[in-house]
Amino acid sequence: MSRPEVLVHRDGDLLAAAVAARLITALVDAQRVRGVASLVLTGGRTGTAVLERLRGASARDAVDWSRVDVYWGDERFLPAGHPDRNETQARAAFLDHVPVSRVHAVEPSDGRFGDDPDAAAAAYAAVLDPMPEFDVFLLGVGEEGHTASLFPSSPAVLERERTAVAVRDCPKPPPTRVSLTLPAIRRAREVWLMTTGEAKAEAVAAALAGASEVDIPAAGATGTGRTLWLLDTAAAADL
Ligand SMILES: O=C(O)[C@H](O)[C@@H](O)[C@H](O)[C@H](O)COP(=O)(O)O
Repeated sequence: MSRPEVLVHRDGDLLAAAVAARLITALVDAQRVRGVASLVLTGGRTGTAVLERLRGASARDAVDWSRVDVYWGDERFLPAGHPDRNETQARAAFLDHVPVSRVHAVEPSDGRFGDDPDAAAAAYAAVLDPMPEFDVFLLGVGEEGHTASLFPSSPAVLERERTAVAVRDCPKPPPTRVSLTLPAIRRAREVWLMTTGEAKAEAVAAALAGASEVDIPAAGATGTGRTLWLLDTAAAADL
């Protein structure tokens, strides 16, 4: 488990551009060593902004996108193509603009398992068995400290066996999701937590001050090799 490192950028736009640049380098390095790379995407505004900047990055195609395995740290359990699905937003922002061929999406609520998030979660856990050693696991952070779809004091944040679970009654809409769990997140070589804005400052400070992962799930998101908190000035205000 790696100790968190903190990087602060002036504002959200610069953060998104800097994370996109960092991601290109990380994936190029991974492909140099292993021939392939594995990347876990996040939903939310910050994660999507990074993908939009990645799409326009001049060095984008230094990465062989046909040899990148793409996963999601969580997914909103909605019909295929629904505008609120993380996959839909990631495809519009980036994936549909590059020659990715190894995209591992969570089943939609009108997919093979119908409206059964537990079955979709079990199927995603099977995709993750054997668990890839994710090169970069991107995560956002909620105002109350959630990450992926792991919310404070929820059964999902307490999960220690399964790698993917269904989450219901989420405080952040939509209410039903599939989320990777902390044991899955902690298998990543690098975990990058990215967030902006003063509304996140309290949760960021609590997580970095050693809060319990039950109270601040983002505090439990650590990589085996590196844990990076990538913030704008506002989100870092309480550090
Ligand atoms: O599906 C989701 O909603 C995300 O996975 C969620 O964990 C998000 O990353 C955080 O809520 C931060 O969202 P913002 O970046 O929009 O603040």
